[in-house]
Amino acid sequence: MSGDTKAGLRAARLAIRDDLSITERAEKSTAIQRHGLAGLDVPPGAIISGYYPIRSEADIMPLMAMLSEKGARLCLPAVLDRETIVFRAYDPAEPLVDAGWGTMGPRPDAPLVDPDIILLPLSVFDGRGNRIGYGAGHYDRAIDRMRKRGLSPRLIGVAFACQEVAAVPEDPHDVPMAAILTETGLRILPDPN
Ligand SMILES: Nc1nc2c(c(=O)[nH]1)N(C=O)[C@@H](CNc1ccc(C(=O)N[C@@H](CCC(=O)O)C(=O)O)cc1)CN2
Ligand SMILES: Nc1ncnc2c1ncn2[C@@H]1O[C@H](COP(=O)(O)OP(=O)(O)OP(=O)(O)O)[C@@H](O)[C@H]1O
Repeated sequence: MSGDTKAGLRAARLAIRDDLSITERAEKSTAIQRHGLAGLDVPPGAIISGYYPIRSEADIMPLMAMLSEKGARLCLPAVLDRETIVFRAYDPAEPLVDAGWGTMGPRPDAPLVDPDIILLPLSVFDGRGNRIGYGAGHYDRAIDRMRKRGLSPRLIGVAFACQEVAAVPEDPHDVPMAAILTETGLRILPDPN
């Protein structure tokens, strides 16, 4: 059934997310910020990647600013080409520039960093920590490159609860998430290993 493929699930859940009203999205984003601030364990100096919201994504920019005030170092992804994103150090006091594919990020001369924690924008997720993004494989590849260098960033998905499905089809390249942050709370997932 095409509805159960990654592409079918992505289209269906993005349509549901797009249908949230501006007010609903703002209220849910505020709840996500609250749960994130209360629940995320951020060691001093840890580097956290967030994202500048596009389309109908949850807005976590205020959460990032609050985490920065608590001592986190921030970064944002930038699209280099069809296959590659990198993470640029982000100072909330600095203006953002075009970072590709409709996103905003730090200036190209900002230092490249390896995040300890990645807040991942999701299209679809399941209760086992499997995820679907926009289908470009940008995060999949960036995470894979880090793991090949011996790094294992903590992956925390960010989504609205209406984006959850019973099961996301698993591909060999998929790395499961450690937790999922929605307006209903921060759900820590069991380690699959
Ligand atoms: N806010 C945000 N920033 C992000 C991502 C994201 O999902 N959300 N990324 C996640 O990887 C990376 C950028 N990759 C992206 C991949 C696809 C699309 C997108 O909107 N795709 C359209 C088609 C785009 C086109 O061809 O014009 C689509 O899916 O319909 C956006 C960003 C890094 N930054
Ligand atoms: N580690 C990897 N190395 C090379 N190609 C990859 C890797 N991970 C994913 N891809 C490719 O990227 C494409 C998109 O993968 P997938 O459908 O899992 O996207 P997604 O989870 O929506 O993407 P994203 O990681 O950007 O959120 C696929 O063609 C897949 O083969």
